[in-house]
Amino acid sequence: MLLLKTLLRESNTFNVSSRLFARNSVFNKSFTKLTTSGSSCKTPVGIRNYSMTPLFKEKSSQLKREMMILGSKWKSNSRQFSSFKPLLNESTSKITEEMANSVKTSNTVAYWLIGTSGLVFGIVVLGGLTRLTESGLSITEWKPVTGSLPPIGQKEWEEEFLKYKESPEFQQLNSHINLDEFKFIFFMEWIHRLWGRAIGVVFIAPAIYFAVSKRSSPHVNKRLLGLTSLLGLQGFLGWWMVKSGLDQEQLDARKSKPTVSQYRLTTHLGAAFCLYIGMLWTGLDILKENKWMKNPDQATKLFQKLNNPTLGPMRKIALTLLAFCFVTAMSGGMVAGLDAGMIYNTWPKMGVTWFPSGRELMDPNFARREDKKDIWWRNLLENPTTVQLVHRTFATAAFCGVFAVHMYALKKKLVLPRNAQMSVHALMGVVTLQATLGILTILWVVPTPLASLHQAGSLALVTAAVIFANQVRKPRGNVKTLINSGFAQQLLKKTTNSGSKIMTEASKLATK
Ligand code: HEM
Repeated sequence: MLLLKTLLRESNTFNVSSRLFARNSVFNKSFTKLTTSGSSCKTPVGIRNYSMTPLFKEKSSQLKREMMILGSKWKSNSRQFSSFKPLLNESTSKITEEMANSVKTSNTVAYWLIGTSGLVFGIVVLGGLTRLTESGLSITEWKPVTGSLPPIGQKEWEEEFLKYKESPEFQQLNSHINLDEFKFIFFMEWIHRLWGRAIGVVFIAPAIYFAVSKRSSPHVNKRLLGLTSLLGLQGFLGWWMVKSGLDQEQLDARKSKPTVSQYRLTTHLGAAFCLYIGMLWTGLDILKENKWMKNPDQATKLFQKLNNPTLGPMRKIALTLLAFCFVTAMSGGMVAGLDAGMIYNTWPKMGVTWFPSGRELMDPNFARREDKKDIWWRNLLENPTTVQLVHRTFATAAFCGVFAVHMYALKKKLVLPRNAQMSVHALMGVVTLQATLGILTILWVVPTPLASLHQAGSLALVTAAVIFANQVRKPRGNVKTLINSGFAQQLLKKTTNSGSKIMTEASKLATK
């Protein structure tokens, strides 16, 4: 409607046409008035009696008069209307096309983005496996290009092993391993790095192609640029993390055995989650918007549903849930980074009590400042006992949060779009599975397959939360306008058709 009005204003015809619309609604109003007062008489006899009343006679002759005036005015207006209609048609389709070009992105881009997010899912799980098999510190250099090839031949392998022998990990933890065992941990890390490079190629080359060939809209291009930067940063973060486990000075400062810093591990994990969420969200957005544009009728109905004020809080809740799942996953990263799953292998209690003692949770030994002012945050982020309790707390809150939202969604079933209902059920299922996996990981003292499944579960949970938040979101302003413009042409037709109908009705009534 908005678009149509703009178009009409543009072709200097707004006055004529808006009057046409206004008259149409005057006609509709008076007709409804007459019929609704008549419809209060439910039986045929009642209707006949009603039609005999002076009120009906007065109303119907008033309507006839209105219709005659309307009919004659319509006649002259419709002549003017038909003269500008081709112009209007032309500018409608031109503007619609221009707008479509600036908004629409090909479905191929969406499939590619979702596919690449699958590769990110895979690399996160592989990264977890690399950490769990303690393979992450086996490659002691960062060679983004030349490192793509593994050592070839005995000599090169020996050289590589020699470099590893100089690392703190070999000297303090792995001095017993032989070349074959080294080859295993090397390949774990090498595949992880190669997968990262592959994601870079699979993402960046098509992104450039889609942007240049205008298969992606400027809006999507901005996101692709953001994701490309995040991908580059991710590679750097990977090396920055590994460095913290290779550098003896840093290990001394942390008073740690040769492992990577939990802060850096969580930053690397967090960036991977952001990349995954960004790719998935953008892909889902494109598919959703294209579906709407293909079927504007259905889209308009959905927009009406999404405009329901009851869904306002649901939108905020969905985003909060997503943020909460993310934070819970990051607290899990801290547990993994500190190997904090190796202690307190009981659930729901931690040991024989519900909570460890205050002294253990806020151990002054973790404070590094003289005045011990950093005792709080150091314990929250560096004390394995406290870090595990934090993860348990976040996980419990995330589970309860999803449960509450699930209940709320069931209550608001009638206003919630069907797809969103399905995704909130999925969210409930995944969070239950994820909490169960977490509990089993604790109880069975972090066996590699279970810990890896638990990590994959956290991505599955984030996926369900992204889908849910994406489905309750309102459409972007210009997408909405574009979809409405799909009606512009139909509206033009309808205007002419309803004009002729009014004329016929008016002349029929006038001759009666
Ligand atoms: C319900 C939401 C939960 C989410 C989203 C979540 C997420 C995560 C993530 C992302 C990791 C890091 C995995 C890695 O980098 O290898 C992790 C680790 C861990 N989580 Fe959870 N978790 C949840 C619930 C739980 C629960 C209920 C428990 C047990 C009480 C638990 C226990 C653990 C343990 C022990 C680890 C360390 C495993 C390792 O060392 O690899 N988690 N969690």
